Amino acid sequence: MTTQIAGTRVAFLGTGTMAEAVLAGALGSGLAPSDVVATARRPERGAELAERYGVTTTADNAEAVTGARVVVVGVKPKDVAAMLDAVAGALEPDAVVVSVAVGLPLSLYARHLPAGQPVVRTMPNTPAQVGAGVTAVVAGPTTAEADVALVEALLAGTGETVRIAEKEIDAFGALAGSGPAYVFYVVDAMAEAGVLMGLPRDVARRLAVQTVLGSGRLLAETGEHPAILREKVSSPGGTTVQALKRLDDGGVRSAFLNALEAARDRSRELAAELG
Ligand SMILES: NC(=O)C1=CN([C@@H]2O[C@H](COP(=O)(O)OP(=O)(O)OC[C@H]3O[C@@H](n4cnc5c(N)ncnc54)[C@H](OP(=O)(O)O)[C@@H]3O)[C@@H](O)[C@H]2O)C=CC1
Ligand SMILES: O=C(O)[C@@H]1CCC=N1
Repeated sequence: MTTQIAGTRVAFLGTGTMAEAVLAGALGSGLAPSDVVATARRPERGAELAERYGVTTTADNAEAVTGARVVVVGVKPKDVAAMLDAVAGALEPDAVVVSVAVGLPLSLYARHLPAGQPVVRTMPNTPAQVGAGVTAVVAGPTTAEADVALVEALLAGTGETVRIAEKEIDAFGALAGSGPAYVFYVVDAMAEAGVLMGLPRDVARRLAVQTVLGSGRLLAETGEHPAILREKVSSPGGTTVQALKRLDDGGVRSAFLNALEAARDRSRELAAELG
């Protein structure tokens, strides 16, 4: 039987960019706003979330977890340990704690939570907000399969989920967690090039966005290797190979490899600093 999220009480602790994206995706797949408590430390942020999603908001994290079956910890990595300490005594024994934090290992959660508290470590990305995310899911060592399935049900409306081993999550975060930022960077650069060539700014941006959207769909829907699709755009002696040569001259491919390794290494550093 497929696990459903409807009817499950969910608390989001620290509802910033990522937690809001997960919240929005989950509401899209049947989570009822009346079953959600989202915390914010600034009253204006709480009011914004209540207005936008119809969820209950509070600044009191311990109050928020009372009665919650799933607890998503959405604060920055440096603030996670203090957040866990603040709510540990108020958690229901069966509450599944969901990590979205980059770097932090499951062992940190085990140290700051009551013995046996179920934990699922995830690595989402911001396209979750529009149901087009991809999230890594790592089960805690003592977390029951039914609890992992419940977290996957929470994430179902945010896009795809992929179960991985914890040792793979730094690379997953470098590619998919941070990935949207690389794509936005490329879109911004392509739009800027359009402006350089005299296109109106809004037109240039629309062209860049639609080109990335269409290319992503073409990749996903055909299942073709990106190199094959690239070749299909690049006519011999044509225009595209000229542009691609300039990207190669600029070391763009190598820069991508270095960039993702740097993100992975920073994730490992955070684990060493905070874990
Ligand atoms: N952004 C992304 O693309 C991704 C982020 N992540 C992970 O998600 C987590 C959050 O990152 P992100 O969403 O970018 O960060 P944000 O700063 O946007 O979100 C953190 C939120 O927590 C709030 N907060 C901090 N302390 C408390 C507290 N004591 N009580 C209630 N609320 C509190 C902050 O409030 P205030 O607004 O007042 O600062 C803020 O709204 C990180 O661990 C990050 O590693 C993972 C994958 C992708
Ligand atoms: O930059 C960060 O630290 C977070 C983690 C993955 C995406 N954003």
